[in-house]
Amino acid sequence: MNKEKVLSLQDVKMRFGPKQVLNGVNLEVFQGQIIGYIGPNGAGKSTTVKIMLGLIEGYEGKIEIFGEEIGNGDVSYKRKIGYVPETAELYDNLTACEYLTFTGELYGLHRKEAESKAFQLMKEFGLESVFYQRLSSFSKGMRQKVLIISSLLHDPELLFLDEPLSGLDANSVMVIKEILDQLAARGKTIFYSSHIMDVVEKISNRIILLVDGRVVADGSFSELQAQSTEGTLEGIFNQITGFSEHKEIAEKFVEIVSEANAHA
Ligand SMILES: Nc1ncnc2c1ncn2[C@@H]1O[C@H](COP(=O)(O)OP(=O)(O)OP(=O)(O)O)[C@@H](O)[C@H]1O
Repeated sequence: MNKEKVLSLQDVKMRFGPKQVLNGVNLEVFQGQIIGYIGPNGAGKSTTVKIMLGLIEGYEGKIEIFGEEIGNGDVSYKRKIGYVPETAELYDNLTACEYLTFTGELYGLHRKEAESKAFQLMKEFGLESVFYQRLSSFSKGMRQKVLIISSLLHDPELLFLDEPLSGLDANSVMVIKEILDQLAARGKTIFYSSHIMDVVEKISNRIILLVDGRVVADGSFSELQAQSTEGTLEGIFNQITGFSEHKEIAEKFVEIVSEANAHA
């Protein structure tokens, strides 16, 4: 079966002032793929995602989403996208009901439809009793669940998630992993960034490693394993990024911490 090309990036470059952050990113993503987008801090992952979401302008290269070039003025593609940012400003004064109904309406749902769907989804996460409570009273994990619900209310075709499991307990992680699997099985495409390598290893059917604004590895976990002498994704990540000084850095760090104490 020919799967539809959902995303295409050709030689995408981005510079912030003097700093070249993306150095020519090339990617093609197909319907139903679960992409784990990984890389060292500062590699350019969030920048790539924000460019695709239309949140950052001024890039070079060509980006197509659902076959249409973004930046052509037509933003209707955004209605088919869901996004869970790494850190979100939730409107603390709003209740979960108000927040979710508001975001649902932004994505084109009718008010009643958004409210009813939001309540049902909150219930599945065991949060129905706090549906009418202010978000300021929510724990980190509860907020994360609200964000996940808000990204899915309009049943998007393409979902971008930044650290989707941040703050979630082990049981909730199992539920979210299963939800992502089932969405992909229904033809939704998922593109997520995470630093939790064992989760990326398990959830993704394709892993893309970005280093210094370039894709340096791209394949399934077993394909990456075959190209490496390491058995885990953490090991492969360390090997490809050429990082082996964790002990030395830790030793120096702890020494400095202890020195400061000695002078106290
Ligand atoms: N608005 C901005 N202005 C200037 N520099 C920026 C801006 N946004 C990002 N950068 C720089 O671009 C580089 C890549 O940042 P980005 O957030 O894309 O990295 P990342 O791979 O998502 O990192 P992390 O894993 O730490 O979240 C960093 O050096 C960052 O300082």
